[in-house]
Amino acid sequence: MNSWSSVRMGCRVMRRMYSTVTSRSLVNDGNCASLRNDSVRSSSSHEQNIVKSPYLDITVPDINLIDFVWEMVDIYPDRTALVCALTGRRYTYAESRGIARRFAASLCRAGFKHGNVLAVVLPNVPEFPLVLFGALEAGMVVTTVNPVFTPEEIGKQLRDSGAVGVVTISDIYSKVSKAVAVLEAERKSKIPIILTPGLEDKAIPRGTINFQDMTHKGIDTSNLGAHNMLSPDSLVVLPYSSGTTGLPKGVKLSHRHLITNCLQVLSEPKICRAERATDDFREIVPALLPFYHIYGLLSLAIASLYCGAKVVTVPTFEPAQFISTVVKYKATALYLVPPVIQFMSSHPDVKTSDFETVRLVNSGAAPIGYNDVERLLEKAPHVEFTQGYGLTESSPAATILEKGSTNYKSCGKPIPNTEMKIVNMDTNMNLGPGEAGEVCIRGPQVMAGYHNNPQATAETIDPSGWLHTGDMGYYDEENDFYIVDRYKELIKVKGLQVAPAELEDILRSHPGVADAAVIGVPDQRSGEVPKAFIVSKGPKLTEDDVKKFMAGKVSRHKHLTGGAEFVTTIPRNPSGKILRKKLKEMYCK
Ligand SMILES: Nc1ncnc2c1ncn2[C@@H]1O[C@H](COP(=O)(O)OP(=O)(O)OP(=O)(O)O)[C@@H](O)[C@H]1O
Ligand SMILES: O=C(O)[C@H]1CSC(c2nc3ccc(O)cc3s2)=N1
Repeated sequence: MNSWSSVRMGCRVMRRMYSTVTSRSLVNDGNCASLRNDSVRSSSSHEQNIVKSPYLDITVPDINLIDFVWEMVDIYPDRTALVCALTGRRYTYAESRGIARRFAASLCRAGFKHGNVLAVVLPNVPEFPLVLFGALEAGMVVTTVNPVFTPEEIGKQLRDSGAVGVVTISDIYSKVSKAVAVLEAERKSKIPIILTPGLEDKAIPRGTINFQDMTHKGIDTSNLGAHNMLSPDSLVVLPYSSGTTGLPKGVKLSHRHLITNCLQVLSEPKICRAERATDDFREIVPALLPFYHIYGLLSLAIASLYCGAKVVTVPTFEPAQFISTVVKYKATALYLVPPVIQFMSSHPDVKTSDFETVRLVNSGAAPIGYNDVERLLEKAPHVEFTQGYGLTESSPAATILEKGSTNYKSCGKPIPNTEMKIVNMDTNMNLGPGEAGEVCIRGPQVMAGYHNNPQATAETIDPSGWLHTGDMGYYDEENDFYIVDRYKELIKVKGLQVAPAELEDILRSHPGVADAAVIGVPDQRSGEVPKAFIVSKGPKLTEDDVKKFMAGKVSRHKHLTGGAEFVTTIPRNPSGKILRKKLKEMYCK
């Protein structure tokens, strides 16, 4: 086993598919409205304890995503926009724009109509954004599907979204075609499958459409309508998220939602952000976060291309390969999730020199350990670290940590045009600083609703426009927000709430612990009690050591009364969220 193998094992889930972060830039165009007062917590109406963004409001232009995202094409047409870290396949800005437009023309010619849903089942290949923007230019809506899904899971999303076409690669064609065949039989109609170039050279299966045939230079684009036919409020993407409860649901996001969130994260000089390209500088951004997830989609496909960055697509997470990609391409901005940051900060083979060109690291999607940030900055002291918080339902960003802040436990303050509050779920009262309750978000980036599910929409967005996140959190006197845990994960010990994330953070601070997860297990006396699963660094650690360590740090009801069990790996989803249901299935039979 080489020295990367332990990381490989630990990052097994992540390796399945993934991506990283984006960049931001300076876009305040002088249209800014009023300066907001960061210490005021009451809204213009009668509600108390509303935390407004401390930043200048941004003005969102009344345009569509196509005109927005390709702004750099005319300035730097010959710069590389997209390059595949694995195959070296690359496209300049001018080529990208041309291919996307010809794809749009071919889609229209093939009979796809405005508002039709196209399912994109792709890992991070450079064609992903071209497919996305081409489909949008044709007036279609894209539902992004996790390419590691099984045929059944793919089928569910195709069915629920009403997709009438699918884009994939030959590498995963056999499972995608299984899902499509089932749906074709149900609907008694054909669902075309389009194949983009993939990860390996494979023959194009019969009966499919070749992306290259739809995008070559001979394709006539005169059938495309003017862009202003695309209304900024029409839907563009339908990513799936399970939200606070229940099954995955399609989240309806429009041109305006995505442009707004992009400008929110790029406009404010007080938050660490990517820069827009100039003659002397441009961001170089490895796209490791999956494009199918809104964090990757917004930060890597939209904000980075809007900035004129070079986006280096990374289709799977292989630790050593990822580091060599960062070094080889001289990456400047890394958009990551906590497990990747943890690996980069702790693995001895990741060196200070590997970060030489990196100036920005953003963490999002799941809680990051304070120790991991400290260790990262010990290794790379020149790096600006920042953390964001958001949800698919908020396009996704709602908060970002301020530039220069060392308050790494916090995910920062509301971004421009965003209000937040903490609500007591029993009394529905807004809470003040230091009091934990449900995090609520209001702003122009909040989704239009769930697809075909008015009930779930009404349960999530209240009549005053507040998005109820299902996350437990609080803010401090500085209006910095902290995410404690998700309500659906909380353990109820004698009726008291215990947040697994708090105990996991403590366990991971033990020098003998490589990784940890906590779940609630049934208990006769207390109803439920916390139980820990530990991946230890060496053989010396015992269950008793772990229990005593915890008992020395937290109040009685949070002790590991359910025990501590040693395991080889903690099941996680690609963004680092612990798969507690899976953990229970694996170990609590
Ligand atoms: N900086 C952060 N710190 C802690 N938690 C975060 C942070 N950023 C995001 N999250 C968590 O991620 C959630 C949003 O994730 P996402 O929109 O991907 O949906 P999801 O509910 O995880 O989807 P699914 O359950 O389908 O995987 C938030 O509600 C929050 O719990
Ligand atoms: O989807 C999420 O879970 C989150 C959590 S944080 C987040 C984002 N953070 C940034 C930071 C910069 C940027 O350009 C885009 C995003 S999306 N998305």
